[in-house]
Amino acid sequence: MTSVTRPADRHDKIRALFDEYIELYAARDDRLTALFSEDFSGYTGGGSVLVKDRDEWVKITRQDFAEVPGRLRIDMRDIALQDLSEHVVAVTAFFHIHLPVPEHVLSREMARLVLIFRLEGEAWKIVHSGISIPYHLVQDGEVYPLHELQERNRTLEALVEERTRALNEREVFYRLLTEDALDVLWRADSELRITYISPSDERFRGFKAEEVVGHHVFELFNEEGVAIVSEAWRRRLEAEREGRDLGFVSFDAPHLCKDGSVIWGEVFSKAVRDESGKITGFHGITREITRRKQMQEQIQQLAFYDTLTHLPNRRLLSDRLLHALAASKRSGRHGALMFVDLDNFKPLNDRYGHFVGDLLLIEVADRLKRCVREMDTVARFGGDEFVVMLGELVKDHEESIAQAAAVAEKIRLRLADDYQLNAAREGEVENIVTHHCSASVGVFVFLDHEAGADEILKCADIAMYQAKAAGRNTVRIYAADAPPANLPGDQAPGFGAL
Ligand SMILES: Nc1nc2c(ncn2[C@@H]2O[C@H](COP(=O)(O)OP(=O)(O)OP(=O)(O)O)[C@@H](O)[C@H]2O)c(=O)[nH]1
Repeated sequence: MTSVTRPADRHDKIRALFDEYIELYAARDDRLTALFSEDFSGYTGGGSVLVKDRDEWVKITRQDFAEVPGRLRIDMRDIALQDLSEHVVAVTAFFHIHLPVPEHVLSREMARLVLIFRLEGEAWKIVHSGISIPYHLVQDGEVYPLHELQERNRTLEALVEERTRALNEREVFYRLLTEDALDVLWRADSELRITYISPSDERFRGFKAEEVVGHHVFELFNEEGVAIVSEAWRRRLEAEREGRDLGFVSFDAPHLCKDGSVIWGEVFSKAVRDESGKITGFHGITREITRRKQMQEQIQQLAFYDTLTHLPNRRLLSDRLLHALAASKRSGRHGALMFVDLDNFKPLNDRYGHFVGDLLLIEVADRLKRCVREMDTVARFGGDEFVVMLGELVKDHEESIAQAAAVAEKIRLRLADDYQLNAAREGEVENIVTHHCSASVGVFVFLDHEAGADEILKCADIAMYQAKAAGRNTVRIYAADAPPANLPGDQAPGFGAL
């Protein structure tokens, strides 16, 4: 018995059948053939040959499935249903067919499929199929343009092989970069949690990547390093607020190793942003610079410190004096500069040799440092001459002089204590010599002195010569009305061209 349905119900049913047909076709499922009527005709896609026999059509379908095994993807673009009568419905669909072969010609062509369904008894069967694809490349007997596809496949396979080789080479290069190179590549999320770190970190700090990923960036550094990174982070936030993109930010920071040691790394870091410009994370490179850092420190040490006593040298003193003058100008407080020259130092050298003289100079440097505050400067000016600079005294001139005089007196007394020096050469038994020596101290108290650093030094030196003239082991404060210094031109102290 035939049942006639309303057009809407009919269309729903046909649409479902059509979808089932497409699904079975895409899945290369042979059950598809059950949908064809015994009274079937159809045009194959490859040509304009009308097939009038169901069995022949099933054969062609199987040939198609055998030629292109594997699921297809049908990319449906448009579909329309049309009632030809209550029992006959035509479905016209437009779509792209994607074969399971990369870059095939079909995927670029629009296929048109017309299926005509007819109600046969209780079931809707496909009575006609007309597929239309511009199959100009199809060769004899083919359902699909497979020769063309095979040709294309060979070219693609060659291309894939070539690209795979290039990729492998790049992978080796990448491994070299990340594993063999000393540089450490890393990525972190916007909360500064590490999301990737290259294996070279194991060589750098001794940690395996899995021990680091998921941890906060701060855990890479020691306390000093955390402070440096925090400062870089603060600068980054400030720039973000002002709408500036800092690009690559670089800083040197001490990193913590697995064995507890500390090494220095130079970090280059850049923000990663989404399309809206929002920071989604960071990536960067860290390079070990411990050796470079040590050399910089050595150079710094050689340039600014005396090699024997490790006190600041004349150059660093000059710098500190300029700072002290600027500070005095800001605060209105006085500073003091003392010239300390050992008395009768030469005989020690003459009697026991320079080596013992050196020991005395080292001991003098140590005693001087212990006479002043951390913020003050003790420098070796040259030979047996030292300079002590006191900063941040008081605003009152007289009181500042009194303070400086008290420190100078302490220095004089401390340097006059006996020295126990080991005169034994290397390999010899201990030979302690007791030596007594003293120092002459000249003091000048300054307040943002208009005359500048050289003048201050000269005044302190004049006072020191007055102390020598007064019989040595003496402190003299420079007085503005002091008689002109008896210093030959080439003896006048100063920083010269430093
Ligand atoms: N051991 C040692 N001696 C040095 C060094 N630099 C300079 N001297 C010596 O220090 C002495 C300084 O000379 P003076 O200041 O004239 O000697 P002084 O005996 O202290 O004389 P007054 O200052 O007049 O009391 C010289 O003998 C220099 O050779 C050094 O680095 N090591």
